[in-house]
Amino acid sequence: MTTTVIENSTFRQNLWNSAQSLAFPTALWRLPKQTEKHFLISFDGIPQKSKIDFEELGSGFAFSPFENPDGQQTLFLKADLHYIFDINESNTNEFVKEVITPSALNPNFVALTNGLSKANPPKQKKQISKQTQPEDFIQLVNQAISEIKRDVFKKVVLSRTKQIVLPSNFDVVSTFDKLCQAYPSAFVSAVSLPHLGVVWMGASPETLVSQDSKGIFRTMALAGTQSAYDADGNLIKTSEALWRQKEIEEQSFVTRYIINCLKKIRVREFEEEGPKTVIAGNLMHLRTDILIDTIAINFPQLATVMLDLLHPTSAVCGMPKADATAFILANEGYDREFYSGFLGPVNIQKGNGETESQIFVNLRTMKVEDNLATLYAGCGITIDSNPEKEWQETEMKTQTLGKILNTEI
Ligand SMILES: C=C(O[C@H]1C=CC=C(C(=O)O)[C@@H]1O)C(=O)O
Repeated sequence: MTTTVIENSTFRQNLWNSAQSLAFPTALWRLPKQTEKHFLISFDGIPQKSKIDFEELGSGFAFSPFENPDGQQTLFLKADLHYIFDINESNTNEFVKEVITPSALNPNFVALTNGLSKANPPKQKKQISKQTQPEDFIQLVNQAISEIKRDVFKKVVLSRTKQIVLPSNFDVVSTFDKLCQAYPSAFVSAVSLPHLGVVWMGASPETLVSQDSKGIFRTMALAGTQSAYDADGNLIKTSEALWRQKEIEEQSFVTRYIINCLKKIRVREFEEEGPKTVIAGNLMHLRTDILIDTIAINFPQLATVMLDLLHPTSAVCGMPKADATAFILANEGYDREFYSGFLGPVNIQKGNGETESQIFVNLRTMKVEDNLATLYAGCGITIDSNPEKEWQETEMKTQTLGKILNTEI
């Protein structure tokens, strides 16, 4: 791994711009509670679709849509270039570690480095097209509650969109940096898919699966939402958070779903911690952590198997899964695309030399197309849901990214 101190902190920005103008798929991410910013470029103009097998795949970045029943729809951005940007101890200069650098003769790399000083490609104008209206969402929630009363399913996660025209000075890399600063505990990402003309950005609070270099597998059940601030705008202490029966039940569905997945593969030895209150940006959730030592149980492929079984969990879909999915697809009225899918680094080396895979649920996310951002937010509907409150909850969720965009929404 070569490390170079960069005098000029615009290098990362120039690299992004150059990859954009050459239409190379690119992923930029920062793991929770870390300072390293990872930068990956793939020279395949259209990322291959591939089932995620952590044992088989090389280094790359997984990006899955919500609808991915057999796992074959996951885009895999192969790491042709992987740099890690970090700050030194005095927090002044960014430095770069070149984890994967293409050969200096590689024509794609030559084009990329030649384009380093190029300006951002000009933005086209896009008009607000379709976003969910409150009355439509409230009607949808009422319809779901009727289905729950008829015993069709017990929980369904319904979602909506909100669109914002971005200011003319909007730029992905500086927005990514702002998200990293505002949400140190989130998985912050920006994924550019030039073949679709979109960049997806987000600050996710939810791990779907991870497996570290010591063989420790982790997943979590995250659900139940309330503002992290009281009526006077003061941050509520997590130890003083009060939860209603509705949220407690809503979150327990997710824990139960994960444990059922483990039962299917006869894994009984797991550590379960929680539920506890956690802060995620402007919100609080209930979270149960599940941890398994894959070496002790001799199950090295656990993360691969569980990714297949878990997605989509009851935190983004519902219970039972098949009935909740059918309701979402028939009634939500728009295509979730990559919202509530999953994303994250696969077999990626960190600055300390260890290789890890960490996959997150694509929440608190937005799709950027030209000057238009589409924000996505969902909420768990149970028999005790109040439709107006659920709408308010989605409003709070869109604020996680909305307030960073520095725009009135
Ligand atoms: C579906 C979302 O959040 C999930 C994760 C945490 C809390 C949730 C809830 O309270 O409904 C959702 O299950 C979203 O942010 O769009």
